[in-house]
Amino acid sequence: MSPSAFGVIHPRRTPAGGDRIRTGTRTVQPSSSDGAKSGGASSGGANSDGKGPLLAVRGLEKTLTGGDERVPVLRGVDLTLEAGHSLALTGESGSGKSTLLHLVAGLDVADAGQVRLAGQDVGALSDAGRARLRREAVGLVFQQFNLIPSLTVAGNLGFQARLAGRFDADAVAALAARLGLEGLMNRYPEQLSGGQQQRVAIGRALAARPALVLADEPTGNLDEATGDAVLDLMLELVRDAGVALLMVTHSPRLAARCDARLHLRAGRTTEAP
Ligand SMILES: Nc1ncnc2c1ncn2[C@@H]1O[C@H](COP(=O)(O)OP(=O)(O)OP(=O)(O)O)[C@@H](O)[C@H]1O
Repeated sequence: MSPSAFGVIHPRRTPAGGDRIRTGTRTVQPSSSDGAKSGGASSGGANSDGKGPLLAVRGLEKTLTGGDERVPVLRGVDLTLEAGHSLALTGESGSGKSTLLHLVAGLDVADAGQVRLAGQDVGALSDAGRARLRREAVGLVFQQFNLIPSLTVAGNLGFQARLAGRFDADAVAALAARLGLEGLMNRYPEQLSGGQQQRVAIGRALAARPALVLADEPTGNLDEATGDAVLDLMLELVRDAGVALLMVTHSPRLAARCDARLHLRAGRTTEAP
């Protein structure tokens, strides 16, 4: 996964501006094609229009093509995630976990079915609309950290929040303290350990106060002890902030730390084994 996931560095994905409306404790920008409605709450499972879950995926299908090959990856995926809850997604390598995360984040669009996030039909949005929703409502954490090498820890921590128009220096400082990064604010990513880099990535996602964090194997590049410590921190911060989490992991042990678990098999979600 490249930094393009943030919808800001990739040349094909330029975030668009737009007026903001308040939705509970968060701010979501309406889209021209599928506007978010004001009101609603961030707790109790309501999405931004106060009806239904924060995230609802229904009958999602996606076939990927590489050369002449067509790979039907998702064949009818359903899942629901309430605001403030955590859901682990497990599955064999190649089962389509990352593909599903990409569709939820609006980095790609499905062939059939629907992703409804924060009151918006992600697949019905324009590229700019999806970038805007991602910027406003979604925090992304990946296995490869994906920090911006030319920015210090402080710069990386505030990056997403600035894009979302929610930068708050005090909040970033408080997050940095909780993540144990206070003494590292002027360092660059290459001067950090893997565990430190992932703590910065988590802080960057949360500083923007998203409604949903999507984490793809967030501890996959860390040794077990470091990974456990980083996951503890992420779960603690996500819960404290009332943010929903959808986390892809190979590990049933790590999946057990989430409120609920689903398993991807043969292109469909099933109960975790
Ligand atoms: N661009 C592409 N073209 C064709 N097939 C692809 C493409 N990208 C991924 N695939 C295939 O789609 C399937 C799902 O890939 P995906 O990365 O979503 O799986 P995953 O469950 O996240 O795997 P892993 O756990 O190994 O990261 C795999 O069989 C993969 O080979």
